Amino acid sequence: MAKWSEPNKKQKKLLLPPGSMGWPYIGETLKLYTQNPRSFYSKKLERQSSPNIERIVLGLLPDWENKIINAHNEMKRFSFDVAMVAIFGTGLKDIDMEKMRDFYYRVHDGYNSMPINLLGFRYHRAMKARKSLDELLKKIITKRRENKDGGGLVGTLLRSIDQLTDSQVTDNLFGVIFAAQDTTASILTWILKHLSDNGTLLDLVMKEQEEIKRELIKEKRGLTWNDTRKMPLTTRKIHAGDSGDTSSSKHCIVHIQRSGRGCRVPRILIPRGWKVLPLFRSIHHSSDFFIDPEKFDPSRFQVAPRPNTFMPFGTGVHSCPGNELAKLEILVLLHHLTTKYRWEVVCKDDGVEYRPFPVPKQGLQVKRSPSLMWAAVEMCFCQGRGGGGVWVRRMEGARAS
Ligand code: HEM
Repeated sequence: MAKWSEPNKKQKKLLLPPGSMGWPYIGETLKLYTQNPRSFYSKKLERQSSPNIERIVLGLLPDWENKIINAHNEMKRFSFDVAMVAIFGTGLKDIDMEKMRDFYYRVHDGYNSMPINLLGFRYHRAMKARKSLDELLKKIITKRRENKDGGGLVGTLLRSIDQLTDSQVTDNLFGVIFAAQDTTASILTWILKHLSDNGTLLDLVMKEQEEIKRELIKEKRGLTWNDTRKMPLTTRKIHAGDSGDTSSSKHCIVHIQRSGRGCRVPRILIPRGWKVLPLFRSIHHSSDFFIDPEKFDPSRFQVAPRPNTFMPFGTGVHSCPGNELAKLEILVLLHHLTTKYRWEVVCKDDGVEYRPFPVPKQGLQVKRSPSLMWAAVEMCFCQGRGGGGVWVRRMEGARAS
Protein backbone atom coordinates (compact mmCIF):
# COMPACT_ATOMS: atom_id res chain seq x y z
CA MET A 1 0.00 0.00 0.00
CA ALA A 2 1.33 3.40 -0.89
CA LYS A 3 2.10 5.78 1.95
CA TRP A 4 0.97 9.35 2.13
CA SER A 5 3.93 11.62 2.59
CA GLU A 6 4.26 15.23 3.64
CA PRO A 7 3.52 17.53 0.72
CA ASN A 8 6.56 18.81 -1.11
CA LYS A 9 7.05 22.50 -1.92
CA LYS A 10 5.16 22.32 -5.19
CA GLN A 11 2.28 20.44 -3.60
CA LYS A 12 2.07 22.82 -0.65
CA LYS A 13 1.39 25.66 -3.04
CA LEU A 14 -1.69 23.81 -4.21
CA LEU A 15 -3.15 23.06 -0.79
CA LEU A 16 -5.99 25.11 0.57
CA PRO A 17 -5.00 27.66 3.18
CA PRO A 18 -5.30 26.16 6.68
CA GLY A 19 -8.87 26.19 7.93
CA SER A 20 -10.22 27.07 4.53
CA MET A 21 -13.45 25.56 3.28
CA GLY A 22 -13.32 27.04 -0.15
CA TRP A 23 -12.51 26.25 -3.69
CA PRO A 24 -9.42 24.11 -4.20
CA TYR A 25 -7.10 24.69 -7.07
CA ILE A 26 -8.61 21.89 -9.05
CA GLY A 27 -7.45 22.92 -12.46
CA GLU A 28 -3.90 23.43 -11.21
CA THR A 29 -3.86 20.08 -9.47
CA LEU A 30 -5.25 18.27 -12.46
CA LYS A 31 -2.75 19.97 -14.69
CA LEU A 32 0.02 18.88 -12.37
CA TYR A 33 -0.61 15.23 -12.98
CA THR A 34 -2.27 15.07 -16.37
CA GLN A 35 -0.78 18.06 -18.13
CA ASN A 36 -4.34 18.53 -19.21
CA PRO A 37 -6.94 19.88 -16.79
CA ARG A 38 -9.72 18.77 -19.06
CA SER A 39 -9.01 15.07 -19.01
CA PHE A 40 -10.29 14.06 -15.58
CA TYR A 41 -13.55 12.91 -17.02
CA SER A 42 -13.09 11.19 -20.35
CA LYS A 43 -15.55 11.09 -23.21
CA LYS A 44 -15.68 7.32 -22.81
CA LEU A 45 -16.69 7.61 -19.18
CA GLU A 46 -19.30 10.21 -20.03
CA ARG A 47 -20.79 7.91 -22.63
CA GLN A 48 -20.91 5.02 -20.20
CA SER A 49 -22.64 7.20 -17.63
CA SER A 50 -26.11 7.30 -19.25
CA PRO A 51 -27.35 4.03 -17.66
CA ASN A 52 -26.20 5.20 -14.23
CA ILE A 53 -27.79 8.59 -14.64
CA GLU A 54 -30.96 6.96 -15.92
CA ARG A 55 -31.04 4.72 -12.85
CA ILE A 56 -30.81 7.79 -10.62
CA VAL A 57 -33.59 9.57 -12.56
CA LEU A 58 -35.86 6.54 -12.41
CA GLY A 59 -35.31 6.34 -8.68
CA LEU A 60 -36.02 10.03 -8.20
CA LEU A 61 -39.15 10.67 -10.26
CA PRO A 62 -41.53 8.21 -8.59
CA ASP A 63 -40.52 9.80 -5.30
CA TRP A 64 -42.53 12.84 -6.36
CA GLU A 65 -45.70 10.77 -6.36
CA ASN A 66 -48.60 12.63 -4.74
CA LYS A 67 -46.33 15.01 -2.95
CA ILE A 68 -45.57 18.65 -3.21
CA ILE A 69 -41.89 18.78 -3.62
CA ASN A 70 -39.33 21.52 -3.92
CA ALA A 71 -37.91 21.09 -7.40
CA HIS A 72 -34.69 22.97 -6.71
CA ASN A 73 -33.98 20.75 -3.72
CA GLU A 74 -34.80 17.69 -5.80
CA MET A 75 -32.49 18.84 -8.57
CA LYS A 76 -29.75 19.39 -6.01
CA ARG A 77 -30.29 15.87 -4.79
CA PHE A 78 -30.15 14.57 -8.33
CA SER A 79 -27.00 16.45 -9.33
CA PHE A 80 -25.32 15.41 -6.06
CA ASP A 81 -26.05 11.75 -6.81
CA VAL A 82 -24.71 12.09 -10.35
CA ALA A 83 -21.58 13.79 -9.01
CA MET A 84 -21.10 10.87 -6.62
CA VAL A 85 -21.19 8.40 -9.51
CA ALA A 86 -18.77 10.56 -11.48
CA ILE A 87 -16.41 10.69 -8.52
CA PHE A 88 -16.63 7.17 -7.14
CA GLY A 89 -17.74 5.16 -10.15
CA THR A 90 -20.58 2.71 -9.69
CA GLY A 91 -19.20 1.08 -6.53
CA LEU A 92 -21.14 3.24 -4.11
CA LYS A 93 -22.10 0.43 -1.76
CA ASP A 94 -19.31 1.18 0.67
CA ILE A 95 -20.30 4.83 0.87
CA ASP A 96 -22.77 6.27 3.34
CA MET A 97 -24.42 8.61 0.86
CA GLU A 98 -26.83 10.20 3.30
CA LYS A 99 -24.04 11.03 5.72
CA MET A 100 -21.96 12.44 2.89
CA ARG A 101 -24.89 14.51 1.66
CA ASP A 102 -25.62 15.78 5.14
CA PHE A 103 -22.01 16.89 5.74
CA TYR A 104 -21.76 18.43 2.30
CA TYR A 105 -25.01 20.37 2.69
CA ARG A 106 -23.81 21.78 6.00
CA VAL A 107 -20.56 22.93 4.45
CA HIS A 108 -22.49 24.44 1.59
CA ASP A 109 -24.84 26.19 3.97
CA GLY A 110 -21.99 27.96 5.73
CA TYR A 111 -19.36 28.60 3.12
CA ASN A 112 -20.72 32.02 2.27
CA SER A 113 -21.53 32.99 5.84
CA MET A 114 -19.75 35.39 8.23
CA PRO A 115 -16.52 33.67 9.22
CA ILE A 116 -17.31 33.47 12.91
CA ASN A 117 -15.94 30.20 14.16
CA LEU A 118 -17.99 30.03 17.35
CA LEU A 119 -20.52 27.50 18.53
CA GLY A 120 -23.98 28.22 17.13
CA PHE A 121 -22.76 30.02 14.01
CA ARG A 122 -23.29 28.60 10.52
CA TYR A 123 -19.64 28.99 9.70
CA HIS A 124 -18.69 26.91 12.75
CA ARG A 125 -21.14 24.19 11.75
CA ALA A 126 -19.75 24.25 8.23
CA MET A 127 -16.16 23.97 9.41
CA LYS A 128 -17.07 21.03 11.62
CA ALA A 129 -18.91 19.36 8.76
CA ARG A 130 -15.98 19.98 6.42
CA LYS A 131 -13.73 18.13 8.89
CA SER A 132 -16.15 15.22 9.11
CA LEU A 133 -16.49 15.15 5.33
CA ASP A 134 -12.70 15.04 5.00
CA GLU A 135 -12.51 12.12 7.40
CA LEU A 136 -15.24 10.27 5.53
CA LEU A 137 -13.54 10.88 2.20
CA LYS A 138 -10.15 9.83 3.55
CA LYS A 139 -11.62 6.54 4.82
CA ILE A 140 -13.06 5.83 1.38
CA ILE A 141 -9.78 6.74 -0.26
CA THR A 142 -7.83 4.37 2.01
CA LYS A 143 -10.27 1.55 1.28
CA ARG A 144 -10.16 2.21 -2.43
CA ARG A 145 -6.39 2.17 -2.38
CA GLU A 146 -6.30 -1.11 -0.48
CA ASN A 147 -8.76 -2.74 -2.88
CA LYS A 148 -7.01 -1.19 -5.87
CA ASP A 149 -10.38 0.15 -6.94
CA GLY A 150 -9.70 2.51 -9.83
CA GLY A 151 -13.26 3.61 -10.61
CA GLY A 152 -14.44 7.17 -11.12
CA LEU A 153 -12.52 10.37 -10.69
CA VAL A 154 -11.17 9.19 -7.35
CA GLY A 155 -9.47 6.29 -9.16
CA THR A 156 -7.79 8.73 -11.52
CA LEU A 157 -6.66 10.91 -8.64
CA LEU A 158 -5.31 7.93 -6.70
CA ARG A 159 -3.29 6.76 -9.66
CA SER A 160 -1.45 10.03 -9.39
CA ILE A 161 -0.42 9.09 -5.88
CA ASP A 162 3.20 10.20 -6.31
CA GLN A 163 2.04 13.71 -6.82
CA LEU A 164 -1.09 14.20 -4.75
CA THR A 165 -1.39 14.11 -1.00
CA ASP A 166 -4.34 12.83 0.93
CA SER A 167 -5.59 16.36 1.59
CA GLN A 168 -5.25 17.30 -2.06
CA VAL A 169 -7.36 14.35 -3.15
CA THR A 170 -10.13 15.21 -0.65
CA ASP A 171 -9.93 18.92 -1.53
CA ASN A 172 -10.34 18.09 -5.18
CA LEU A 173 -13.24 15.74 -4.56
CA PHE A 174 -14.97 18.36 -2.47
CA GLY A 175 -14.37 20.94 -5.18
CA VAL A 176 -15.84 18.73 -7.85
CA ILE A 177 -19.02 18.12 -5.84
CA PHE A 178 -19.24 21.87 -5.34
CA ALA A 179 -18.71 22.58 -9.04
CA ALA A 180 -21.14 19.88 -10.14
CA GLN A 181 -24.11 20.30 -7.86
CA ASP A 182 -25.45 23.84 -7.65
CA THR A 183 -24.74 24.73 -11.25
CA THR A 184 -26.66 21.81 -12.71
CA ALA A 185 -29.48 22.06 -10.17
CA SER A 186 -29.97 25.75 -10.87
CA ILE A 187 -30.17 25.24 -14.62
CA LEU A 188 -32.57 22.31 -14.32
CA THR A 189 -34.87 24.30 -12.05
CA TRP A 190 -35.02 27.17 -14.54
CA ILE A 191 -35.59 24.84 -17.48
CA LEU A 192 -38.57 23.30 -15.67
CA LYS A 193 -39.97 26.72 -14.93
CA HIS A 194 -39.49 28.08 -18.45
CA LEU A 195 -40.90 24.99 -20.12
CA SER A 196 -43.89 25.10 -17.85
CA ASP A 197 -44.41 28.79 -18.63
CA ASN A 198 -44.19 28.16 -22.35
CA GLY A 199 -46.54 25.44 -23.57
CA THR A 200 -45.42 25.67 -27.20
CA LEU A 201 -41.79 25.04 -26.32
CA LEU A 202 -42.78 22.21 -24.01
CA ASP A 203 -44.84 20.59 -26.80
CA LEU A 204 -41.86 20.72 -29.13
CA VAL A 205 -39.57 19.15 -26.53
CA MET A 206 -42.15 16.48 -25.77
CA LYS A 207 -42.49 15.68 -29.45
CA GLU A 208 -38.73 15.27 -29.80
CA GLN A 209 -38.53 13.11 -26.70
CA GLU A 210 -41.55 10.98 -27.65
CA GLU A 211 -39.85 10.10 -30.92
CA ILE A 212 -36.77 8.88 -29.06
CA LYS A 213 -38.92 7.01 -26.61
CA ARG A 214 -40.69 5.16 -29.44
CA GLU A 215 -37.28 4.06 -30.71
CA LEU A 216 -36.26 2.87 -27.24
CA ILE A 217 -39.47 0.87 -26.86
CA LYS A 218 -39.03 -0.67 -30.31
CA GLU A 219 -35.45 -1.63 -29.59
CA LYS A 220 -36.22 -2.60 -25.98
CA ARG A 221 -33.36 -0.66 -24.48
CA GLY A 222 -32.51 2.27 -22.25
CA LEU A 223 -31.28 5.71 -23.18
CA THR A 224 -27.70 5.96 -24.45
CA TRP A 225 -25.30 8.80 -24.96
CA ASN A 226 -25.96 8.53 -28.72
CA ASP A 227 -29.67 9.11 -28.13
CA THR A 228 -28.90 12.34 -26.33
CA ARG A 229 -27.12 13.51 -29.49
CA LYS A 230 -30.48 13.34 -31.26
CA MET A 231 -32.07 15.98 -29.06
CA PRO A 232 -31.12 19.26 -30.74
CA LEU A 233 -34.25 21.03 -29.61
CA THR A 234 -33.99 19.99 -25.99
CA THR A 235 -30.29 20.86 -26.06
CA ARG A 236 -31.13 24.38 -27.20
CA LYS A 237 -33.40 24.66 -24.15
CA ILE A 238 -30.40 23.86 -22.00
CA HIS A 239 -28.40 26.59 -23.70
CA ALA A 240 -31.23 29.01 -23.17
CA GLY A 241 -31.52 27.95 -19.53
CA ASP A 242 -27.83 28.43 -19.09
CA SER A 243 -27.62 31.79 -20.79
CA GLY A 244 -30.73 33.31 -19.35
CA ASP A 245 -31.49 33.45 -15.68
CA THR A 246 -29.01 30.77 -14.96
CA SER A 247 -26.01 31.82 -16.95
CA SER A 248 -23.10 30.74 -14.88
CA SER A 249 -22.35 33.03 -12.04
CA LYS A 250 -18.89 31.65 -11.91
CA HIS A 251 -16.14 33.82 -13.20
CA CYS A 252 -12.95 33.38 -15.09
CA ILE A 253 -9.82 35.08 -13.87
CA VAL A 254 -7.83 36.78 -16.57
CA HIS A 255 -4.35 37.69 -15.49
CA ILE A 256 -3.06 40.71 -17.38
CA GLN A 257 0.48 39.72 -18.21
CA ARG A 258 1.27 41.70 -21.31
CA SER A 259 4.41 43.72 -21.25
CA GLY A 260 4.38 47.50 -21.11
CA ARG A 261 1.76 49.31 -19.04
CA GLY A 262 -0.93 46.70 -19.41
CA CYS A 263 -3.85 45.95 -21.66
CA ARG A 264 -6.33 48.42 -23.09
CA VAL A 265 -9.98 47.56 -23.55
CA PRO A 266 -12.29 50.29 -24.87
CA ARG A 267 -11.97 53.33 -22.57
CA ILE A 268 -10.17 51.47 -19.78
CA LEU A 269 -6.51 50.69 -19.22
CA ILE A 270 -6.03 47.55 -17.14
CA PRO A 271 -2.57 47.84 -15.55
CA ARG A 272 -0.07 45.05 -15.96
CA GLY A 273 -0.27 42.44 -13.20
CA TRP A 274 -3.93 43.06 -12.44
CA LYS A 275 -6.47 40.28 -12.39
CA VAL A 276 -9.82 40.80 -14.11
CA LEU A 277 -12.96 38.88 -13.31
CA PRO A 278 -15.29 38.94 -16.30
CA LEU A 279 -18.85 38.09 -15.27
CA PHE A 280 -20.21 35.83 -17.96
CA ARG A 281 -23.76 36.55 -16.96
CA SER A 282 -23.49 40.15 -18.07
CA ILE A 283 -22.09 39.04 -21.43
CA HIS A 284 -25.00 36.61 -21.87
CA HIS A 285 -27.47 39.33 -20.96
CA SER A 286 -25.95 41.97 -23.19
CA SER A 287 -28.17 43.34 -25.93
CA ASP A 288 -24.96 44.06 -27.88
CA PHE A 289 -24.79 40.34 -28.60
CA PHE A 290 -28.30 38.94 -28.12
CA ILE A 291 -31.66 40.22 -29.29
CA ASP A 292 -34.03 40.52 -26.36
CA PRO A 293 -31.50 38.90 -24.01
CA GLU A 294 -33.88 38.55 -21.05
CA LYS A 295 -36.24 36.34 -23.03
CA PHE A 296 -36.06 32.56 -22.69
CA ASP A 297 -35.67 31.91 -26.39
CA PRO A 298 -33.95 28.65 -27.31
CA SER A 299 -34.38 29.41 -31.03
CA ARG A 300 -31.59 31.99 -30.76
CA PHE A 301 -29.20 29.01 -30.58
CA GLN A 302 -30.24 27.73 -34.01
CA VAL A 303 -27.40 29.93 -35.17
CA ALA A 304 -24.12 29.64 -33.31
CA PRO A 305 -23.51 32.73 -31.13
CA ARG A 306 -20.61 35.02 -31.99
CA PRO A 307 -17.28 33.81 -30.60
CA ASN A 308 -16.74 34.63 -26.92
CA THR A 309 -20.29 35.83 -26.37
CA PHE A 310 -21.69 32.57 -24.99
CA MET A 311 -19.51 30.87 -22.37
CA PRO A 312 -21.74 29.10 -19.86
CA PHE A 313 -18.95 26.65 -19.10
CA GLY A 314 -16.20 29.23 -18.98
CA THR A 315 -13.27 29.44 -21.31
CA GLY A 316 -9.55 28.73 -21.36
CA VAL A 317 -7.64 26.18 -19.30
CA HIS A 318 -10.03 26.45 -16.37
CA SER A 319 -13.19 26.01 -18.34
CA CYS A 320 -15.58 23.38 -17.05
CA PRO A 321 -14.33 19.81 -17.41
CA GLY A 322 -17.79 18.53 -16.42
CA ASN A 323 -19.72 20.26 -19.21
CA GLU A 324 -20.55 17.14 -21.22
CA LEU A 325 -21.60 15.29 -18.09
CA ALA A 326 -23.81 18.20 -17.06
CA LYS A 327 -25.56 18.28 -20.44
CA LEU A 328 -25.96 14.52 -20.40
CA GLU A 329 -27.61 14.43 -16.99
CA ILE A 330 -29.95 17.29 -17.87
CA LEU A 331 -31.01 15.58 -21.11
CA VAL A 332 -31.61 12.22 -19.43
CA LEU A 333 -33.75 13.84 -16.76
CA LEU A 334 -35.71 15.91 -19.27
CA HIS A 335 -36.34 12.83 -21.41
CA HIS A 336 -38.03 10.96 -18.56
CA LEU A 337 -39.77 13.98 -17.16
CA THR A 338 -41.31 15.14 -20.43
CA THR A 339 -42.34 11.68 -21.62
CA LYS A 340 -44.00 10.59 -18.40
CA TYR A 341 -45.14 13.66 -16.53
CA ARG A 342 -46.75 17.00 -16.94
CA TRP A 343 -46.07 19.83 -14.62
CA GLU A 344 -47.08 23.40 -14.00
CA VAL A 345 -45.45 26.27 -12.23
CA VAL A 346 -48.17 27.48 -10.03
CA CYS A 347 -46.77 30.58 -8.45
CA LYS A 348 -44.96 32.65 -10.96
CA ASP A 349 -42.31 35.30 -11.11
CA ASP A 350 -41.49 35.86 -7.52
CA GLY A 351 -38.02 36.95 -8.47
CA VAL A 352 -34.60 35.45 -8.31
CA GLU A 353 -32.42 34.57 -5.38
CA TYR A 354 -28.65 34.16 -5.61
CA ARG A 355 -27.20 31.41 -3.41
CA PRO A 356 -24.83 32.12 -5.14
CA PHE A 357 -26.36 30.52 -8.25
CA PRO A 358 -29.63 32.03 -9.32
CA VAL A 359 -32.73 30.10 -8.29
CA PRO A 360 -36.39 31.07 -8.26
CA LYS A 361 -37.38 32.84 -5.09
CA GLN A 362 -39.93 31.46 -2.71
CA GLY A 363 -43.38 32.93 -2.32
CA LEU A 364 -45.74 31.93 -5.14
CA GLN A 365 -49.01 30.00 -5.11
CA VAL A 366 -49.78 26.49 -6.40
CA LYS A 367 -52.20 25.95 -9.27
CA ARG A 368 -53.25 22.56 -10.51
CA SER A 369 -52.33 21.34 -13.96
CA PRO A 370 -55.38 20.83 -16.19
CA SER A 371 -54.00 17.71 -17.86
CA LEU A 372 -56.07 14.55 -17.47
CA MET A 373 -54.06 12.03 -19.42
CA TRP A 374 -50.78 12.87 -17.90
CA ALA A 375 -49.44 12.79 -14.45
CA ALA A 376 -49.19 16.39 -13.41
CA VAL A 377 -46.37 17.92 -11.53
CA GLU A 378 -47.36 21.18 -9.97
CA MET A 379 -44.70 23.61 -9.14
CA CYS A 380 -44.71 26.71 -7.11
CA PHE A 381 -42.36 28.80 -5.12
CA CYS A 382 -43.95 28.66 -1.73
CA GLN A 383 -42.88 30.80 1.12
CA GLY A 384 -41.75 29.19 4.30
CA ARG A 385 -41.44 25.69 2.95
CA GLY A 386 -37.73 25.61 3.55
CA GLY A 387 -35.09 25.82 0.87
CA GLY A 388 -37.11 27.77 -1.69
CA GLY A 389 -37.17 26.98 -5.40
CA VAL A 390 -39.92 25.36 -7.37
CA TRP A 391 -42.51 23.27 -5.58
CA VAL A 392 -43.72 20.24 -7.42
CA ARG A 393 -46.66 17.95 -7.00
CA ARG A 394 -47.26 14.86 -9.03
CA MET A 395 -50.80 13.71 -9.62
CA GLU A 396 -52.39 10.39 -10.47
CA GLY A 397 -53.19 9.29 -14.03
CA ALA A 398 -49.72 9.07 -15.49
CA ARG A 399 -49.68 7.90 -19.05
CA ALA A 400 -48.12 4.44 -19.16
CA SER A 401 -44.78 4.33 -20.85
C1 HEM B 1 -24.64 23.07 -16.08
C2 HEM B 1 -23.77 22.85 -15.15
C3 HEM B 1 -22.41 23.49 -15.05
C4 HEM B 1 -22.03 24.77 -15.34
C5 HEM B 1 -22.89 25.92 -15.86
C6 HEM B 1 -20.62 24.87 -15.06
C7 HEM B 1 -19.87 26.00 -15.26
C8 HEM B 1 -18.52 26.09 -14.99
C9 HEM B 1 -17.70 27.25 -15.24
C10 HEM B 1 -18.18 28.56 -15.85
C11 HEM B 1 -16.44 26.97 -14.84
C12 HEM B 1 -15.22 27.86 -14.97
C13 HEM B 1 -14.96 28.62 -13.71
C14 HEM B 1 -13.79 29.54 -13.84
O1 HEM B 1 -13.31 29.79 -14.94
O2 HEM B 1 -13.35 30.01 -12.80
C15 HEM B 1 -16.46 25.62 -14.30
C16 HEM B 1 -15.37 24.99 -13.75
C17 HEM B 1 -15.40 23.70 -13.26
N1 HEM B 1 -16.44 22.81 -13.34
FE1 HEM B 1 -18.26 23.18 -14.06
N2 HEM B 1 -20.18 23.66 -14.59
C18 HEM B 1 -21.24 22.78 -14.57
C19 HEM B 1 -21.23 21.45 -14.20
C20 HEM B 1 -20.13 20.77 -13.75
C21 HEM B 1 -20.09 19.35 -13.42
C22 HEM B 1 -21.27 18.39 -13.55
C23 HEM B 1 -18.81 19.08 -12.98
C24 HEM B 1 -18.19 17.79 -12.51
C25 HEM B 1 -18.69 16.62 -12.53
C26 HEM B 1 -18.06 20.32 -13.04
C27 HEM B 1 -16.75 20.46 -12.66
C28 HEM B 1 -16.03 21.62 -12.77
C29 HEM B 1 -14.66 21.75 -12.29
C30 HEM B 1 -13.84 20.68 -11.62
C31 HEM B 1 -14.28 23.07 -12.61
C32 HEM B 1 -12.94 23.73 -12.29
C33 HEM B 1 -12.01 23.66 -13.47
C34 HEM B 1 -10.73 24.39 -13.23
O3 HEM B 1 -10.63 25.19 -12.28
O4 HEM B 1 -9.80 24.17 -13.99
N3 HEM B 1 -18.89 21.31 -13.52
N4 HEM B 1 -17.74 25.10 -14.43
